[in-house]
Amino acid sequence: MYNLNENFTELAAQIASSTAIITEYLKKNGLPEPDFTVNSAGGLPPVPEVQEARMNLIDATSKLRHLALGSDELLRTESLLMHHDQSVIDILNQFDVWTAVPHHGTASVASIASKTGIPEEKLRRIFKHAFSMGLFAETSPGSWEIVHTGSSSYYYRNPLIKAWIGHNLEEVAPACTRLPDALRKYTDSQEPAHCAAGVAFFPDSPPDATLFSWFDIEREGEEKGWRVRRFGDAMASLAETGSARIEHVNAGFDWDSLGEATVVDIGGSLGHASIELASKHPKLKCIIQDFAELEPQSAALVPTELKSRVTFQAHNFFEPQPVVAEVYFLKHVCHDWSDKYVVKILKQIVPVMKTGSRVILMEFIVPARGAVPDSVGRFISAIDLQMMTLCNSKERTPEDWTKVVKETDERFDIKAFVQPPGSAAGLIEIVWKG
Ligand SMILES: C[S@@+](CC[C@H](N)C(=O)[O-])C[C@H]1O[C@@H](n2cnc3c(N)ncnc32)[C@H](O)[C@@H]1O
Repeated sequence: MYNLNENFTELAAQIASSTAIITEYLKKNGLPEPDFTVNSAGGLPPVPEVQEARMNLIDATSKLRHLALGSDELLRTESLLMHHDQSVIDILNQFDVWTAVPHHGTASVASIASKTGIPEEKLRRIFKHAFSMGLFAETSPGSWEIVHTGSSSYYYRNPLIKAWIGHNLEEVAPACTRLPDALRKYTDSQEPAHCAAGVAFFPDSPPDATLFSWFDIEREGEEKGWRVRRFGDAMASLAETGSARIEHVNAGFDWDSLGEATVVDIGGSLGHASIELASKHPKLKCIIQDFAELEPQSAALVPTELKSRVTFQAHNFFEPQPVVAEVYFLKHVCHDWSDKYVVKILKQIVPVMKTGSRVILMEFIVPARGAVPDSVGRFISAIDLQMMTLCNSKERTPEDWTKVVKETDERFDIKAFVQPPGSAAGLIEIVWKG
């Protein structure tokens, strides 16, 4: 958290000490220091001492930058830079500049212009701003021979990033510009259409229309369902990274204690959670439930050896749950909905619950302010605003979760809130008392 009295010297000292912890660890373990080149490691080692120092470093450097900009400059500078930073990333993504430059080679700006269709003079100006963000570089200043930096080459390591950027910059960003209008017009409504995305994209729809129903509308000149599929890829991309890595699902609950059991992965998208659970816990069978459009992508993702234990079922979670299972798992589903609708989703499961069966939610559990490093707090507050913007929903504290679960049915007993180490999301174990 910002401490009003923190000053330049203290922040600089925090930066020096955190950097020293990291560089000493790297030296001791014979690892190279990160730099901006394409061959540099994509991240620092995932060991607690390094990650703690890294968080402190991120927090202190952003505060020191704030002070270095100065309070007379901060708002003027940020309100100019933010949207151009965003628009440059959007262009690099939409025009596939990522692959117009070979991963480990060079490309002239003229060749990139001809591959992408961006006029060369405009492309040079876009690149100048991209260079200032550490995305792409010239082999030497003024050569206009372009190479990748580590960050601009990320597409080659994780092509799904294109979907994550596309969803955020083509859908969320334009919706964000309408958030003030949504706040004025709909104040504290709980209806999904009464959000910024509703104002921006589906203003004449009924109040219960959602971003997902808008994704699915057939539009002239567009391939049906492409936005649903891109959203699926964006979620899969998130599941491959750091604190959102899907492996964290294993640490939040003793899955092997279930023995032979069925897990229904409600709103499971392509099924990365089911794949992870089935591959680490051989006695589990997983059924992914989501929109039918996702079935082919999901089938392509499930490894052959897991096909007998990981299956896909088209199911609308506002309709009665058709499967009797030991666990109903909902990962980042409830945060898409206001309380009124979370209650509706969970009520669909009640008729198939048996004594001892469980609902397990994997969701952000909003911590008390100041309880986590600033950068983690910022990530959670950004996701909370993402929910407000796209779905008129929210991220919840433990108290908020307890309230919505108990409102669904008093026979649900919240047994545990577990925050796996290094994971942004926690697991909430809810047992049916019967
Ligand atoms: C935020 S995503 C989470 C996906 C996945 N569980 C994860 O953690 O990556 C929400 C999911 O809910 C699905 N969804 C939305 N409305 C639905 C509905 N009415 N019935 C079934 N699935 C739905 C979406 O297609 C999407 O895959």
